[in-house]
Amino acid sequence: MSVNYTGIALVLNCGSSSIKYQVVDTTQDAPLASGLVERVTDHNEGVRQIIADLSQPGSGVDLSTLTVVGHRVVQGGSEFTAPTVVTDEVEDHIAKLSTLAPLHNPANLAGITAARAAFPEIPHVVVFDTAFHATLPEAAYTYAIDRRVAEEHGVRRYGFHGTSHAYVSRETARLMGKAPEDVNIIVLHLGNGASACAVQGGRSVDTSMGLTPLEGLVMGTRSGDIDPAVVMHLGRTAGMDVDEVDALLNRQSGMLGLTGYSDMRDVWTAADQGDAAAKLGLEVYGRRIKGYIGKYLAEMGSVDAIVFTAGVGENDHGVRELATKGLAGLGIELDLERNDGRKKQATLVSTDASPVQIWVVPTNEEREIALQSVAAVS
Ligand SMILES: Nc1ncnc2c1ncn2[C@@H]1O[C@H](COP(=O)(O)OP(=O)(O)O)[C@@H](O)[C@H]1O
Ligand SMILES: CC(=O)OP(=O)(O)O
Ligand SMILES: [Mg+2]
Repeated sequence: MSVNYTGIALVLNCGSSSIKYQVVDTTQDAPLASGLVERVTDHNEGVRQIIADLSQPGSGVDLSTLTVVGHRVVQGGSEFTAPTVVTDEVEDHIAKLSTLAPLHNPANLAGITAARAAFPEIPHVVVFDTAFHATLPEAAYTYAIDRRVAEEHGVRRYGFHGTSHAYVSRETARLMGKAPEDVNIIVLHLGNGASACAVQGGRSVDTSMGLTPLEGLVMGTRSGDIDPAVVMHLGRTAGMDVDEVDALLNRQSGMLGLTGYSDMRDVWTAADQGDAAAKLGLEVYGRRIKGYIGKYLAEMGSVDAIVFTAGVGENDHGVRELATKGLAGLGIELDLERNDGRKKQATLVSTDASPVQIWVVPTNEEREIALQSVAAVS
């Protein structure tokens, strides 16, 4: 979305364990204020603290000038496919969708409740991770299970990180000097949660997360793809109930389960010291990403760019190398020198001869939410 509407938005991105926030004047490139509160246990308290800090003289913002408060909500189900002004009914609906994003929707909701109490006179808008994936073809979102069961219980793929995939793919097209309609892009959003997205002509046509943000890539604490029979097997042989398996796959798996560390910096430190589990974990992580690159290349028929983004994608040159190693035969050739180091700004990291460009493009979910929220109330 280009800047068609002007206004000032406070954006809250309440994650499972952190709150990211920005105050954005849509006419300016840089935010008026931004910050990150980590290790949040009480989101209500966290949001109140952020608002108190921003209210201090010298914070650089005047909260009385806010046009809108924008909120990230992870799961919008089939109902919400566009930015939506918050009402009590909308809040109830987001609460009902919590089973389909158990680490996220409750935190998102706590932030909304706290912010509505602080700013009752200002419109609040929710922007859903799932919305960008509303364009998924039916064949991409349908699981091969009994149709009646699937329909009755809303079992289908939704996809997440859509705000990031939308922002990053559009930004990449711009950097390539192309219209979004004219390029096919694979976005690899590798943060604590991680997902891949096939963006064909500006539209999401496939993505690796599914009914919930558990499917797909290996993540900080989530398994990503496994044989669903693992769940039954653990029920029958380990005597684990559904909630125990849920906790195992969402909170104790992924890099944490494989290596003992969920943060990629710790995993590399261990691997560099010769830790075999850490080395294997990195191989599993990279191999899974490669699998999705191949899948989306095959599905779209041709790809113009592969883009790394989010905490791991932007900062971890070793992961970018693992994920693209040996793909020269597919026209994907990383330039090791260009790739080296952390990337604070958009950087081309492929060789000049590589038919598929490889980019690192920092994501900015908060700015995208600000633009969409201001547009929604204009
Ligand atoms: N310098 C770095 N090198 C490697 N990985 C990093 C670095 N900085 C951050 N990360 C990774 O990024 C993750 C956080 O990514 P982020 O996109 O902020 O996730 P989330 O939004 O899910 O909290 C950390 O858990 C860590 O694994
Ligand atoms: C949807 C999701 O996994 O989000 P995050 O990466 O912020 O945990
Ligand atoms: Mg994130």
